[in-house]
Amino acid sequence: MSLLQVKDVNQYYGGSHILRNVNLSAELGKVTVVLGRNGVGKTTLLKSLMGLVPIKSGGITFDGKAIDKATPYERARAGIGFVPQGREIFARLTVQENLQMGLAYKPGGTPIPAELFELFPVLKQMLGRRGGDLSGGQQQQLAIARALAAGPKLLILDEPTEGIQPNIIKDIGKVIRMLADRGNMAIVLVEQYYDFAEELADQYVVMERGEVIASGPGSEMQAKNIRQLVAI
Ligand SMILES: Nc1ncnc2c1ncn2[C@@H]1O[C@H](COP(=O)(O)OP(=O)(O)OP(=O)(O)O)[C@@H](O)[C@H]1O
Repeated sequence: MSLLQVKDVNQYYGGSHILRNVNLSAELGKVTVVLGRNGVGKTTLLKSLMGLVPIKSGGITFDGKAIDKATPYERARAGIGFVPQGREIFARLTVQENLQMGLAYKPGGTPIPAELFELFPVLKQMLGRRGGDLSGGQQQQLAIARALAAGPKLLILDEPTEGIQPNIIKDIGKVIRMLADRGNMAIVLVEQYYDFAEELADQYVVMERGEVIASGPGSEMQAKNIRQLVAI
C-alpha cells in the first residue's frame, strides 16, 4: 500500500476551482515528481497535503490513516516534512535555531540529528549565523535539513531548485536520491526544472489547470515526451 494516497481531491479559492479530482500516490523508497507550468495548482496541491489549505472533497490517506481533517501540526507530527516554495527560513534566527524549529513538536531537548550535517556539511560551519545571511542555496539546504530534523516518513519539496546555483542543485539532487534509496522515506517533489525532475523521478504526474493530465513511471518520461507537456 502507498504511504500517501490522494484520491479525487477538489479544492477552491473562493469561486475558482483550483484542484480537480486530483489523484496521486507516493511510495516509500520512491521519488514522485509533480510537473506543470506556472499556476496549474502544484503548490496548492502540496499545501492541501500539508493541511495549509482545506480541501472541498476527496480524501488524503497517510500511513493508513485519513488525514484530510488533521491540522498541519498533526500532519507534521504524523511524519510529513514540508520544504515550502521560497524556503521560508527564519531570517533573524540562527541556523541552529532554524533547525530546532524543525523539532518544535518533539519533546524538549531533542537534539538536532548529527546526520543532517553529514548531508549538508555547510550547515555545520554556519550554526551561529543568521538564516538571512546565508546564500539562497544554503537557505534551501537549511530548509531541507529543518524538514528532515524530525525524521519524516514523507518529505514534500516545492521547487527546491528555484533560484539556486547549479553546483548546489547537484548536491540537493544527490541528497534527495540518497534519502529515497534508503527505502524508509517517500518523497514528493514539485519541480519546474525539467532535467532535474526527470533524473530523480521514479514516478511522475503532470498537472494542467488543476487536473492530472499524465502520469506514469519516471523511466517513461522521455519516450512519452513529457518535457514537451511542461515546456514554457
Ligand atoms: N491564496 C490564493 N487565493 C486565490 N487564488 C490563489 C491563491 N493561491 C493561488 N491561487 C491561484 O490558484 C492557482 C494555482 O496556484 P498554485 O500556486 O497552486 O500554482 P503552481 O502550479 O504552484 O504555480 P507556481 O509554479 O507558479 O507556484 C493559480 O491560478 C493562482 O493564481
